[in-house]
Amino acid sequence: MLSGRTILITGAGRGLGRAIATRLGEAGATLWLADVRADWGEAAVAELRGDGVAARFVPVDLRDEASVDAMFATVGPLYGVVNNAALADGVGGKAIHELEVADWDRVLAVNLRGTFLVTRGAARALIAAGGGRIVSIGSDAAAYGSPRLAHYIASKGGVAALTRTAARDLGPHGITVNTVSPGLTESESAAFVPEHRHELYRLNRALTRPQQPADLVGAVAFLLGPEAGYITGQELIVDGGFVLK
Ligand SMILES: NC(=O)C1=CN([C@@H]2O[C@H](COP(=O)(O)OP(=O)(O)OC[C@H]3O[C@@H](n4cnc5c(N)ncnc54)[C@H](O)[C@@H]3O)[C@@H](O)[C@H]2O)C=CC1
Ligand SMILES: Cc1ncc2c(c1O)C(=O)OC2
Repeated sequence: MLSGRTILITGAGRGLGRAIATRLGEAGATLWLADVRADWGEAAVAELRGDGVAARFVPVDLRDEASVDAMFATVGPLYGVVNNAALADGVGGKAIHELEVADWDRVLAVNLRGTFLVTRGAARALIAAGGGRIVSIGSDAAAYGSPRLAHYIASKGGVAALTRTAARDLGPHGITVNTVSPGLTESESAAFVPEHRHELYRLNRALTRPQQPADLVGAVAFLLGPEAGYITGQELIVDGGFVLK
């Protein structure tokens, strides 16, 4: 379904990005796994290559404009980019009246500014290629308005809004831009989420089993695939029916 397509995934060293890489590799895509953690990224690439996937690692720090631009220079022509990297662990715990500007800046620098930098680089690469796809990973927490996560939620609401304006800017160039927003998932970063938030999801999902990384990947593959070429500017929530809208 994606053979001959080169797709870059940020934050692909572990968690949801790693699961997305597995799914896109199964679909035959050629992959670039980008991460600030070279150890995680290289290990993921080694596993994928062991399964016969054409995968390579490229280092990037989304907080650094020059690093993002260098990443795009390294990888060359692309068909798709998945904006997955974000600070998702250790971000909770403070209500807005307790939040420090340093907390806000640390999270926004990666999750929103970094997503802008990667989306801008992706746009330049995909315009040069004559078209392509961008998928950004949001969070259902933005629509729900989860407490004690103001900076994280503002960043993810910003990602969904950035998707809408980028879709309009890039539509004339044959590029679609969409957001896929997972719910609380049993990935490595979930260990940092307080038990009461897991309980909230357990009790309020339409589907009653906990979300796994593999539950997200089909939606991402679909939006990158041949049947989604007329879908753009949208947010698709994949959370087992916790947020319904
Ligand atoms: N796990 C969950 O329950 C949920 C996750 N999400 C979103 O899904 C995405 C993936 O989340 P997880 O896999 O849980 O996160 P994670 O923390 O397990 O993985 C994130 C990856 O991004 C990388 N990264 C962090 N800062 C970076 C930087 N400055 N430059 C480059 N790479 C950087 C990390 O090294 C890591 O490999 C994020 O956008 C997150 O906000 C959304 C809803 C729920
Ligand atoms: C820390 C934290 N708590 C709850 C949630 C998330 C999160 O990152 C998320 O992305 O969706 C729900």
